[in-house]
Amino acid sequence: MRYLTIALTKGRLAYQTLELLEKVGITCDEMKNKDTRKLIFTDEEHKLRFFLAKGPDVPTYVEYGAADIGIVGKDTILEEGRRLYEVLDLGYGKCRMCVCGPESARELLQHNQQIRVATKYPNIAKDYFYNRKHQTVEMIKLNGSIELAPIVGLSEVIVDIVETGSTLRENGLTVLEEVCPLSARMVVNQVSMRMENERITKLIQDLKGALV
Ligand SMILES: Nc1ncnc2c1ncn2[C@@H]1O[C@H](COP(=O)(O)OP(=O)(O)OP(=O)(O)O)[C@@H](O)[C@H]1O
Ligand SMILES: O=P(O)(O)OC[C@H]1O[C@H](OP(=O)(O)OP(=O)(O)O)[C@H](O)[C@@H]1O
Repeated sequence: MRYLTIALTKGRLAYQTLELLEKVGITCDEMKNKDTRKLIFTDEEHKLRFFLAKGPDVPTYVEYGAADIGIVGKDTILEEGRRLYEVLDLGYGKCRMCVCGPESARELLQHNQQIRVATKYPNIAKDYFYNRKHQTVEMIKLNGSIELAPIVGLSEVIVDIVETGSTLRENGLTVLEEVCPLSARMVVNQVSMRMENERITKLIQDLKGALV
């Protein structure tokens, strides 16, 4: 039996992903050791390999088949647009993709004016403004602290993740429109889904069972 390889997202989703895997009897204690520089871990019993990667890289590993399975946020799946199967909503990492800005920007959105949109998610933002709202905007790509953009005058609004809303509140910004709800998802390589159907289907069923 060959190893199935699972790519996990580093950061916020990692802890809950490892907890969920533990519930279905897959443990990877070695991965929890913060001091380790080891990148890939093996579960001999279940013939699994795991590694942690930056979110946007997870769909890449899965599309190319370097990982059979990935656990990644829906935002990243939408933004990366890779060819893969999204098979399960894991229900954690819940947040929302939103258009945010100062209350004064609401009018600009309603009157379909040409505005600047700062975001770490240009593909999601383009799809929202061009295809759903039919509004022409100027897209400005940023890599973090997106909420700064409307405060310092780089853009009128932002498209970003809102979880608790604290970052917006503490910076005098608000949600103006909701783009879509988000959560962690399980994704599968298209060839692996056929070649390893039985094992992958069993893992999906086990995880589903652990979610309820
Ligand atoms: N408050 C939040 N901010 C960002 N992502 C969140 C939040 N809550 C849940 N998520 C989900 O967690 C996933 C992974 O989060 P991660 O910690 O990698 O955040 P990131 O800010 O995108 O990464 P980085 O810090 O490397 O730029 C996101 O893709 C998203 O689906
Ligand atoms: O609604 P909240 O609970 O405040 O969470 C939302 C904030 O968290 C994320 O930023 P992150 O902490 O990943 O930092 P970054 O801006 O540097 O990406 C996101 O980009 C928002 O800024």
